[in-house]
Amino acid sequence: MATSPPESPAAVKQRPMSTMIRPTARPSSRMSVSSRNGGPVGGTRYSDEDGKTAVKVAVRVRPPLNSSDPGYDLVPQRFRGTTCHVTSPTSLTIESAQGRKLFVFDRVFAPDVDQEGVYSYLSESVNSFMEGYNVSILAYGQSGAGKSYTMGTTGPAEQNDAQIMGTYKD
Ligand SMILES: Nc1ncnc2c1ncn2[C@@H]1O[C@H](COP(=O)(O)OP(=O)(O)OP(=O)(O)O)[C@@H](O)[C@H]1O
Repeated sequence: MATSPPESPAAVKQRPMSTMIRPTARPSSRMSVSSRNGGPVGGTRYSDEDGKTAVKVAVRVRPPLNSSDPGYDLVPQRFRGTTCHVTSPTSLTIESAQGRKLFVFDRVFAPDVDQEGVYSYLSESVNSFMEGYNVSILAYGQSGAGKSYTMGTTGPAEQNDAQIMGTYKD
């Protein structure tokens, strides 16, 4: 039996720009610039300010683990001398024996950014979802990187709150 497709949300007059414009090519914001001699690193031009895209990549840099912390043994030996530095709200550098590399993303959250800080970046997407648009928020990373913590499903007691990531509040 044929059925008609569901109607668009009645309350919404205009589709948010972020869901309309698709990038035609992979933006260079995902590229890195390396510097083997510890000299100045270059930059790229793309960031949140440059325009709206349908897909955004944000990186949350978690506080470093001490060797006595649970999960430290999951960090591969070859990465233990590698450090990560947040250099701006849209970039970070990775320093290792191989040199220094700069990575630029749509947003980078430094270790001192809390759940509320992360949520404030996501709230526009959550609001679009509440208006009836298709929205996916994915947490990606190696084991122990903080996916569950960031999504509000594990971690300290205050995360077991009805306002996890602010969704209930809004
Ligand atoms: N930003 C953070 N600040 C403080 N602690 C954090 C942060 N992110 C993660 N942690 C802590 O690090 C540990 C591992 O985090 P979490 O369980 O979220 O990792 P995960 O990526 O979900 O791992 P897995 O894929 O193995 O499930 C937890 O004890 C968590 O509380």
